[in-house]
Amino acid sequence: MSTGTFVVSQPLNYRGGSRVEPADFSGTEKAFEPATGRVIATFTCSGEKEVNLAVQNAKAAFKIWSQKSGMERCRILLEAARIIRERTDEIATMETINNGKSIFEARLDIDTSWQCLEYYAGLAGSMAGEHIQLSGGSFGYTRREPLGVCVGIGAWNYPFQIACWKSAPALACGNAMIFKPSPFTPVSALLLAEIYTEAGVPPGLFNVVQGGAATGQFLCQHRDVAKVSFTGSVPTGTKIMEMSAKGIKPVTLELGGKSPLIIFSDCVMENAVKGALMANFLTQGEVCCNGTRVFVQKEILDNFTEEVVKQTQKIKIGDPLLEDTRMGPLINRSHLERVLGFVKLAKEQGAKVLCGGDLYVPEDPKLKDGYYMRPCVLTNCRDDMTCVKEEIFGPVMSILSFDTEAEVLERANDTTFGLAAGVFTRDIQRAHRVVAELQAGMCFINNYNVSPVELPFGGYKKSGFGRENGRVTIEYYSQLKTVCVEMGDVESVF
Ligand SMILES: NC(=O)c1ccc[n+]([C@@H]2O[C@H](COP(=O)([O-])OP(=O)(O)OC[C@H]3O[C@@H](n4cnc5c(N)ncnc54)[C@H](O)[C@@H]3O)[C@@H](O)[C@H]2O)c1
Ligand SMILES: O=CCc1c[nH]cn1
Repeated sequence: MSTGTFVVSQPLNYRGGSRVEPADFSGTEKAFEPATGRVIATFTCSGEKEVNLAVQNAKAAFKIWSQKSGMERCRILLEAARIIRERTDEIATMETINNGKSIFEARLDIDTSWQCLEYYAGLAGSMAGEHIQLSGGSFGYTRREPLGVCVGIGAWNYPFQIACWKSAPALACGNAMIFKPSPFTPVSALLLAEIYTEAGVPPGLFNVVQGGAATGQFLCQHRDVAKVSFTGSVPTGTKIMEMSAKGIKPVTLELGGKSPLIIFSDCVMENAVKGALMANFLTQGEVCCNGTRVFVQKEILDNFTEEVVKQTQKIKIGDPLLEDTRMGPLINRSHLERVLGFVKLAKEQGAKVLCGGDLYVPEDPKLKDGYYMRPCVLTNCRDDMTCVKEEIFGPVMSILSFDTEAEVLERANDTTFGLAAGVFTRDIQRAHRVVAELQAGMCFINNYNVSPVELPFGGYKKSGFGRENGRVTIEYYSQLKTVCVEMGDVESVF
């Protein structure tokens, strides 16, 4: 498959084990290929009737799936992981076409996707409760039980990976899931649905409905939905929480961030520079946990900045399906304009653009209508500037200087977000002391934006709550039943 050729020809909803056209609709959406600006799909958004049908199918599948042993679920999830791994190139290509990220990165996303299924397959067989001895031979025990029909709502930056990070723990715990991708990236979740079916899940266990806010609301408000796991912005997360509160539904909220990356003067400079690029320019900077506030200790500010700019200017921008491309187009025209608007405002507020921050037009004529920009490094930044306070969600790094550890900690924590943070230093005591003080759910020492599935991921403060990945996520997709067993006679107080 090459850039500029793909069009969607099949239905984009998945229900009861196959692709279907929705039973009703609440508007239409277009999905684009960001590399060329071409429309690759025009699809109808699911209405209330389609959402009801998806829930009915999921409920029927839940009855079968929740009765299976952990080992039975494990085998099916392992088979799904195997198929994803075998089809990595095909899925990554689809992701690149619809999202714009480089094929090199998309393959890494697919790796962390099948690894996630493998990880929760492994846990499925070992899920168990406790046995607690009570007096007189009586005892109690706990059972870890699934919740029922769970809803996953995804953002557009990691479409396939987000669907896996939500569905793998949900299914491992015995739940069914209805997943709604972002309308910007409707395509790859269907591949996951087909793979689960091929691997042997009951029809209806994993369904896909398409649409935007209206479809999302039908899902969140449905009385038979037991849980909502959401990845997206803080304003939408607030609405999801409000809707879920009305139904007393548990929610997982994976929201935005404005994370600090702290570079001390005793760092290994080469690693710190690489870390800063990893923290800012993966997926065109459209990454929730990006360390976009780069605090650099004064002594090394000039050297560090010079090297970061040099490396940033070397990033190869262009056709995301080419093997040597490392930065593709942003998700769509309006987002590109929004990101460029942040750069313009930064300049007006006194920041200095050291590189990039402008449109990029690749030489290949078929890419001329794509949404490309050059990655940007800003200096002369102050903590009160918009580029330092707000999530830009694009390839824009803001460099700030600092003197002392106490000062940088206070400034790093001075934000309503709390998703991630990073520190580069050779001083191991300082590294641990600093991360202990950072108000962030995901902290990196001497690296940034690596995401092993074994580690829990999620935010503090307005970046959300609940976790994805890691053993703890089992708790967010299950509920605990306590059984109290009397071995003697009832001693009534009456
Ligand atoms: N913490 C994380 O793990 C994580 C990961 C990826 C992205 N994000 C965040 O996501 C944001 C970018 O993604 P986005 O632009 O797709 O976010 P968004 O909030 O606009 O949309 C996210 C999803 O919510 C749906 N939605 C919108 N309004 C809704 C409503 N009223 N009810 C139900 N669903 C609704 C959208 O259709 C989409 O599927 C950034 O802020 C980024 O930081 C967070
Ligand atoms: O965008 C934020 C990090 C992430 C990647 N996949 C899911 N969340």
